[in-house]
Amino acid sequence: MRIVNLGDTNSILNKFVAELRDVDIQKDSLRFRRNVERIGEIMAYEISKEFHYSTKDIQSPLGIAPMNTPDDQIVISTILRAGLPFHQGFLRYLDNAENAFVSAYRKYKDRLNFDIHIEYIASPRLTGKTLIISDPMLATGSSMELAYEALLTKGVPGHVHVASIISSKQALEYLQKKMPDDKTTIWIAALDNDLDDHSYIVPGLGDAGDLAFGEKE
Ligand SMILES: O=P(O)(O)OC[C@H]1O[C@H](OP(=O)(O)OP(=O)(O)O)[C@H](O)[C@@H]1O
Ligand SMILES: O=c1cc[nH]c(=O)[nH]1
Ligand SMILES: [Mg+2]
Repeated sequence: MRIVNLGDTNSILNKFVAELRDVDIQKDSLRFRRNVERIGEIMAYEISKEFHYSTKDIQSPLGIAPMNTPDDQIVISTILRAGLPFHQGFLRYLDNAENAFVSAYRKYKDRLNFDIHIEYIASPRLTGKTLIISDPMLATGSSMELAYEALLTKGVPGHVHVASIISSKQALEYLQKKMPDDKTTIWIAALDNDLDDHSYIVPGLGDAGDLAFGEKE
């Protein structure tokens, strides 16, 4: 399985991730959502380099230009709710993509222990298509694993791109065991070493869903 950490290369992406993490700047929820979107836009561009291209003759007003454009049938999927602005960023660049949505939430048994529950899925048929599963945070990796399994009920994609902003080392190790080696690429913008007692990424950024949309009951 290929893992690409776009944060390893110095670019403006790192400033957007730094602003998501910054305890003062992240309080501005409009800026938080917009930074998540912008990272989705950058990742869409980077992932597009892996698509399959063929040359088409494009008629301009003055002549014919041979242009290499992608042929993949792309499906962008995301995990509610923190994934919504990330998804929007991908959709801004991948104009004709189909879309899928999965819900996943942590149901706490007590203060520290929880199960992940999937209750909602809306997806087109995925057989043979290029599937992007976007979620800004990979902490334990369980939400991604279960969302991926739920999406597989809609067909087996040709290739899966898992796109995340901050991943823990634990999540990457976990997903490498759970997803097909030869048909999965994981794209991240930052890799963090630790999880705390509540399985939050450290240093991470806190709760991405709450920062984007407000606290829930
Ligand atoms: O890798 P995991 O341990 O499964 O944790 C990561 C999940 O946590 C966040 O969602 P959250 O459960 O906070 O839901 P929300 O988006 O509604 O806030 C995030 O968007 C992932 O879906
Ligand atoms: O660090 C984490 C873990 C789960 N969900 C988040 O939003 N952040
Ligand atoms: Mg959350």
